[in-house]
Amino acid sequence: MTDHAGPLAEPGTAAGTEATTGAGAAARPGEGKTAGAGARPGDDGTGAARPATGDLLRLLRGSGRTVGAALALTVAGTVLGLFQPLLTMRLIDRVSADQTVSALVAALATLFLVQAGLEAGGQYLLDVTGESVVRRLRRRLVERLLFVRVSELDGRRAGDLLSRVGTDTTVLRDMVAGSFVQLVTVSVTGVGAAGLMLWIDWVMFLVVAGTLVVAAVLVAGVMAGIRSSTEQALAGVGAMTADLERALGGIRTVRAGRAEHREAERIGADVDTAYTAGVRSAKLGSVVGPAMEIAVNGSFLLVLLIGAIRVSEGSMSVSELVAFLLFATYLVMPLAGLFNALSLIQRGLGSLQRIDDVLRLPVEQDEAATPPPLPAPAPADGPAEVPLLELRRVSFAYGTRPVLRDVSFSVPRTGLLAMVGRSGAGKTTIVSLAEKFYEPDGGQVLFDGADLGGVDPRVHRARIGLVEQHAPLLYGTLRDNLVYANPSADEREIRETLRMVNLEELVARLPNGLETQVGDRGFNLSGGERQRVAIARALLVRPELVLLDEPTSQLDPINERDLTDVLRDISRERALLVVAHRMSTVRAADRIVVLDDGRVTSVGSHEQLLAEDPFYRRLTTDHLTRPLDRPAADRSTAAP
Ligand SMILES: Nc1ncnc2c1ncn2[C@@H]1O[C@H](COP(=O)(O)OP(=O)(O)OP(=O)(O)O)[C@@H](O)[C@H]1O
Repeated sequence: MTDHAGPLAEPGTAAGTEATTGAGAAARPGEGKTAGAGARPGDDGTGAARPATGDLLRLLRGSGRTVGAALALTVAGTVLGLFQPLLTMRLIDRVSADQTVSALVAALATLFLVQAGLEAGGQYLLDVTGESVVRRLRRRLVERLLFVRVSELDGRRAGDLLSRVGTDTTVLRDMVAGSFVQLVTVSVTGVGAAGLMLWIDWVMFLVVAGTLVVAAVLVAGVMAGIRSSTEQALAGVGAMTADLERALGGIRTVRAGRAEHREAERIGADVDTAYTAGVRSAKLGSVVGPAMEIAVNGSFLLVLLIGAIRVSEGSMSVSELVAFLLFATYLVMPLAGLFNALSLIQRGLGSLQRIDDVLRLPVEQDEAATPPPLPAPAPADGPAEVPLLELRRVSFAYGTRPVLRDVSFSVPRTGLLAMVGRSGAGKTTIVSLAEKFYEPDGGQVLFDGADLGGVDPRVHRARIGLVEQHAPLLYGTLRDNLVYANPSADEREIRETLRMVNLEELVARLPNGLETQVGDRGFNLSGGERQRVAIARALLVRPELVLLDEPTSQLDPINERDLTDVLRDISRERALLVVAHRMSTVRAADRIVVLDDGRVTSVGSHEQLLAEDPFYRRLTTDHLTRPLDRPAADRSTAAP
């Protein structure tokens, strides 16, 4: 067995958790990235050992008793099977000697029935074990994926990860359920039959063994090929799932672009990859058929030939020859099962590799750690001279591409600070650094005077409310969505927040009020409503700082005015850092940070910047959206 800490490595072991709390919990993007869907599995760049057969046994951890019982039943059934030729030999002798055989026939029939019952019981228990293995792995994968560092997910395709949780775990289930019983049966039958054949006639046994060795060498030669074909087939399925997921996610754009055929063609190519690999595996597998025939037919013919000579010479009885032939069948026939088991194991190793890749992805912190409690509401009560958030000479790159350079500014404990800049200037990246999704390459991000480098990200995030640009709705009802980050929020808090973000009217309009299902499976909210739900969700955490990434799309004038009022209200009590795309937000801001190509070019009030900064003037004219009720001609004049 290798020292590979496989998929069942518990959280907290080397492979289970790479970073615990605090420092290093967020990561540099690109760090420790593993192969994507299209890459050769195993080339994950982590230097991790490929899973070995021993690692498959670890899958059974936690199911020891069931596996033990299954093995006991299977071994008992197989051993009973070995008595059948001996009883048959007796039967023939008795028939030849004109003796009664009814008791022997009854014993044989009972043996058959008991053997079948034992083997069925063993198989059932192994099926149950297979299901438990899948369950355990899926739960671990789901947990792992939800804790993986944001930077690690950046370069991966969601569909491929889904495929690993869905398809690859199923392959392992089939392996557990299908291969272990075969291996046990073949081993027990093989050893038992070989021993009894040796006892009956060792020369003839050597003949049978010789043909088996020839077949085994052929089979062993194709096994490695079958494993790599399986890995390619599974990678194809992963790519297919990823592409299909993306296409279905953007189905309106696909339809509008009349790209159905092109998408079908491209996704079909992934299907073809899986097909080609499957066919390759089938080709290799087909070598095994003739090898089996050589082994079965060849050994039979040889045994018959040599046996006939021995019987005619009188050195062997007919009953001994029949028993020997039956044992030879028991030894040779299960070879097909053995091949099947070995190919299932090879497939299992391929899947284990892909699952292991995911379980090795670095997580932010120990999955087992309970989330820290929300801090008591304490907005804006720190020493006023210490800013709530401060960036000191921060630089940052995605991979090798620099995005922020020497960025410094601070966010006071109350008030609205807007960040403006052209698309791609690095505004959202600053929000990600403030949330500790990434660590800066240089400089420091400080929150409440403390460097974020040494702070548990979950403790830190409990003090912040985040409103993402696309303001996603999550699973469940409107209430579930509102209290998502603070499930203990009480009714009064919820009502107050709804009033603050002007959502009371929406709640009154919904068929079941707060209990209405929203999102994918329910009531679809408009962009403006979704954003206000997201703001309410962020506020219910009672955050000291609200980070808000404004949508770039235009809001209608009423929504826009509402939102500006909401932002003003929020900023009276706490710090609000907004990535601003709207003219009305920058006008409402107390201070504005201007970013250009990853650098802060100026900081000041709207009026100040309009007067002093030509870049800001251009920005307000060309890049910020204005209320729809303003005439287009207005945009040409710089000063609003
Ligand atoms: N996860 C990522 N991996 C690699 N590059 C990224 C990633 N996220 C953003 N970038 C790149 O970094 C640069 C800054 O992106 P960022 O999203 O911070 O800009 P922005 O100012 O918020 O833009 P916008 O106003 O269009 O939202 C962009 O060029 C973007 O392409």
